[in-house]
Amino acid sequence: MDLEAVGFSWRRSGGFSIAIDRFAIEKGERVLLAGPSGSGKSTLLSLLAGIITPQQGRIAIAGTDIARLRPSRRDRFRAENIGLIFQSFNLIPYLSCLDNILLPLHFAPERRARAGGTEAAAQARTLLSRIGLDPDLYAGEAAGRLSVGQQQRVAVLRALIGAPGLIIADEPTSALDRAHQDAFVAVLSEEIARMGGTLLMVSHDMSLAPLFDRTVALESVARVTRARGDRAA
Ligand SMILES: Nc1ncnc2c1ncn2[C@@H]1O[C@H](COP(=O)(O)OP(=O)(O)OP(=O)(O)O)[C@@H](O)[C@H]1O
Repeated sequence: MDLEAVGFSWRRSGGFSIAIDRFAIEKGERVLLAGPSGSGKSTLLSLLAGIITPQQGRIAIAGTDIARLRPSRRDRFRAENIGLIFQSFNLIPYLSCLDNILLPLHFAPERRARAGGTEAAAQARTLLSRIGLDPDLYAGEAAGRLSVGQQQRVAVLRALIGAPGLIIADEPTSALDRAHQDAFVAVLSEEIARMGGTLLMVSHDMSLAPLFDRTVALESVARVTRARGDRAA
């Protein structure tokens, strides 16, 4: 993953802009991204995921400049190559855990093939048991009936299914207590290492740093400006 000369401004929000000369993460690295609230961490993650596109610059994921892809190709690229974990999980509450985990595969035939094609459900069940959710109990359970910690683990599996090369996680541990946070990151790291993926995770909690290969402060890679009002965080 490699950003070069990237410039992005939110058009309708007081002129918040972010500029990044260079920010690269090696394949297989696990990186913790830190920075004060409102400093632009989620904006950076959205750029990397191709959810928003920069006005300037290059965002290369696995050698593809996603900033130059047409929207439909970018959506497809994201589905095939990037696993996303959001703070609010975005699970579909009335679907079973299994169906939630398998959801990204509907839009990504290559990822589906990597997940075992028609055997993808078996892979999802194996993943469930590996993260401590007995598939016989939980595969068919509606996601909305799980505890917060369980939902978070299902959200991780949804990001990991079919081994996307890059996992992007935006404060996934914020709803967990200390012991569960460490366990969560340990499971996430272990599964990502197993599939040879790269992890970029945002957290406010610097005590998680030892669980990562390196910590990057947003302000060390990005210049942030606001047109008016409060100063850059
Ligand atoms: N969807 C959006 N539309 C318009 N402006 C936005 C949007 N999301 C973020 N911004 C702007 O970008 C700035 C940076 O927000 P961002 O969410 O990237 O920071 P953050 O570091 O992730 O904050 P936090 O740690 O509180 O989640 C905000 O102050 C806001 O002005």
